[in-house]
Amino acid sequence: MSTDSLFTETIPQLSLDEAPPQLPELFGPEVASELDARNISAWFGDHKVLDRVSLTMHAGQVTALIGPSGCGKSTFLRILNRMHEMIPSASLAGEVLLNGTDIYDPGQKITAARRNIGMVFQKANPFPAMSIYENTIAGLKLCGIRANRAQKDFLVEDSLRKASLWEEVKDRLEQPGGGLSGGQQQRLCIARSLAISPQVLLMDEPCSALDPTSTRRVEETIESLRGQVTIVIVTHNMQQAARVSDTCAFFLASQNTPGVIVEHGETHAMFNSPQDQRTNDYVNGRFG
Ligand SMILES: Nc1ncnc2c1ncn2[C@@H]1O[C@H](COP(=O)(O)OP(=O)(O)OP(=O)(O)O)[C@@H](O)[C@H]1O
Repeated sequence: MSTDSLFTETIPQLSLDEAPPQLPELFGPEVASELDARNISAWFGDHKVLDRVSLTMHAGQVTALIGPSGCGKSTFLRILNRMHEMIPSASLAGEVLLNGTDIYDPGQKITAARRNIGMVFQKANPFPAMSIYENTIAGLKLCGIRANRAQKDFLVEDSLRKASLWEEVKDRLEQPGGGLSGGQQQRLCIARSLAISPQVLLMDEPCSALDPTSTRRVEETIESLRGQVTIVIVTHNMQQAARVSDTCAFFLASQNTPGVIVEHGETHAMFNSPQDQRTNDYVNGRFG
């Protein structure tokens, strides 16, 4: 069975002669969803890198994952949309509930998890030779969603606006995505993720390769998505975590032990009155 046909079973097809759309026509009403990770353990071969990590990421909120290098933040993030299992030596235990349904349930398709839970990476990865327009809607084809030109036009503008990129590119949509600056490319990747209307957006250090101005634009985009999409962001930048997130989870892997969440909670409290001394030390830059 092709990837396309896997998607077409669950996503309504639109005929090409329908009127220009509102987004609900293409995807159903936009709803942010709760993501609930329960007792997640992860391994690469025999190496256990996460030990029974549980975390609820509330609908429409921004959750920041913080902690020193190597404590398993990116692994945890990849488990949230079934990318971990792409790595040959990787395995995991536990559940990830998207609005109450385990994305790892045998009846659930991996392609549905990827569509509902989008991901933006550390390094922007647009298709370099593909136009800005085609880059933005590249996910439609992968998801088996057919749309006419008017529908695509609507989606391109809507997604680029949400990613705070529309004003900068509206007059050059046919130019290659690879010709944009690094910060613009990252916002193009955010637009591409948003174009298939995910319920959750995972962001793995999305600003680590960006200058301060581009970083601010991405943070503004995150701010504007609050309430519409559930966002989970890995960041090493404590100021960024404090600025953009509602809740925070502090991961730590003590020497030769798998990563755990030491403390999690409302961001303001995590930064101003942490319960654990290790959290206090980390958020104040005393290690990591
Ligand atoms: N593909 C892989 N194969 C084997 N081991 C891996 C792989 N990816 C990560 N690991 C190991 O898993 C552990 C957790 O790595 P992970 O990248 O999740 O941590 P992290 O907290 O995101 O680190 P960083 O902040 O540096 O990105 C580390 O010990 C790492 O070496």
